[in-house]
Amino acid sequence: MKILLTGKNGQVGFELQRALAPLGTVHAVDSGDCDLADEQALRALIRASRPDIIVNPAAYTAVDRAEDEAGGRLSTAVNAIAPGVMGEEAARLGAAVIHYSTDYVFDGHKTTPYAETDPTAPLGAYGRSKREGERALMRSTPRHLVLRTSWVVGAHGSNFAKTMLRLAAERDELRVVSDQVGAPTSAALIADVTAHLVRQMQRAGSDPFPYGLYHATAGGETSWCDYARFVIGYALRTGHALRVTPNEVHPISSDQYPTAARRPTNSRLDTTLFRSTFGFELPHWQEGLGHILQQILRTP
Ligand SMILES: NC(=O)C1=CN([C@@H]2O[C@H](COP(=O)(O)OP(=O)(O)OC[C@H]3O[C@@H](n4cnc5c(N)ncnc54)[C@H](OP(=O)(O)O)[C@@H]3O)[C@@H](O)[C@H]2O)C=CC1
Ligand SMILES: Cc1cn([C@H]2C[C@H](O)[C@@H](COP(=O)(O)OP(=O)(O)O[C@H]3O[C@@H](C)C(=O)[C@@H](O)[C@H]3O)O2)c(=O)[nH]c1=O
Ligand SMILES: [Mg+2]
Repeated sequence: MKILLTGKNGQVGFELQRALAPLGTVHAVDSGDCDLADEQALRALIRASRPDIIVNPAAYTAVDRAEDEAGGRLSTAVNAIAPGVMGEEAARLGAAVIHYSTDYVFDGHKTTPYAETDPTAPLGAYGRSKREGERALMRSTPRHLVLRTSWVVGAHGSNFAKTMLRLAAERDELRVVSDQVGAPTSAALIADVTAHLVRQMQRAGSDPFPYGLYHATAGGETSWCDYARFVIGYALRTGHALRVTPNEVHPISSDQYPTAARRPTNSRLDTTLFRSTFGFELPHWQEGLGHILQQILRTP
């Protein structure tokens, strides 16, 4: 089995290199090997590589920068257009595509967790580009798996937990929004879920496989503020010096933290369909986080 993996140095891509290695020959690329904004280069890569499965965690993930002109162009090319190109090329080869999307395709106005059937209504350019990418891939080939996840955190790459640890070492107090709720999801969990799906695909062979769009996040929920407190509390308990204690992380409303892109207040995704279809348990968000924080805090 040949697997083409994009974004190998991103949070999820890095973990996928490890998780996919036992399942076949992995051809892992980064933006230096192939710029996904270059459609012809992307087509050439796939035609030369001839994969059985394309796994695509590469994305333009700078949510605020996506609002300006250059960021908007890039997020459109990488997030909205490239997934459709992958789908077209995969269809020609008889390959499948596993792709990732986000809670930011929703506006967050719903009061309960979002199901796959709920209408999307992104608040910003990043969310719009991700929604277009889902659609382009789903139109281009029936052999797609789109996994919508949220608040990704890994030891490798940048994320909110690392930002909080850095700020808590520099400042005397932090102000963090408490009216946006979701589930921090570890990059390793997403990679493990993906490997499990690839194995199920391999086992299915030419039998039908439940391709489609699924919500896959860690269990439980929290706000960015309580998440920051958890991260800082963990670091202090394990003997790391910070200037801020969890009590000095002050809850604020989204209005008090203006950003170029608005974020959904409700980022919760309902994972019932994913769990019942694939028989995979999704552990509570705090479970994956301890291990990641240990790794982050070990690195000077
Ligand atoms: N981060 C999060 O909180 C969330 C992420 N997601 C989705 O999950 C997936 C994985 O995200 P995550 O691992 O956090 O993302 P990262 O930002 O950590 O990594 C993205 C990777 O994409 C690559 N990339 C960006 N632009 C290009 C380009 N033009 N050509 C080739 N490669 C490019 C980057 O490579 P390079 O560094 O070389 O530019 C980088 O390695 C994405 O689809 C994202 O939308 C969903 C929900 C939450
Ligand atoms: C740094 C900081 C952020 N915040 C707020 C801003 C924002 O509402 C929230 C999270 O901040 P970030 O900018 O780190 O998170 P953001 O980049 O919006 O994270 C998102 O990334 C994309 C790729 C996704 O797909 C989403 O699932 C989600 O993980 O915290 C504070 O309130 N105080 C602070 O000091
Ligand atoms: Mg960010």
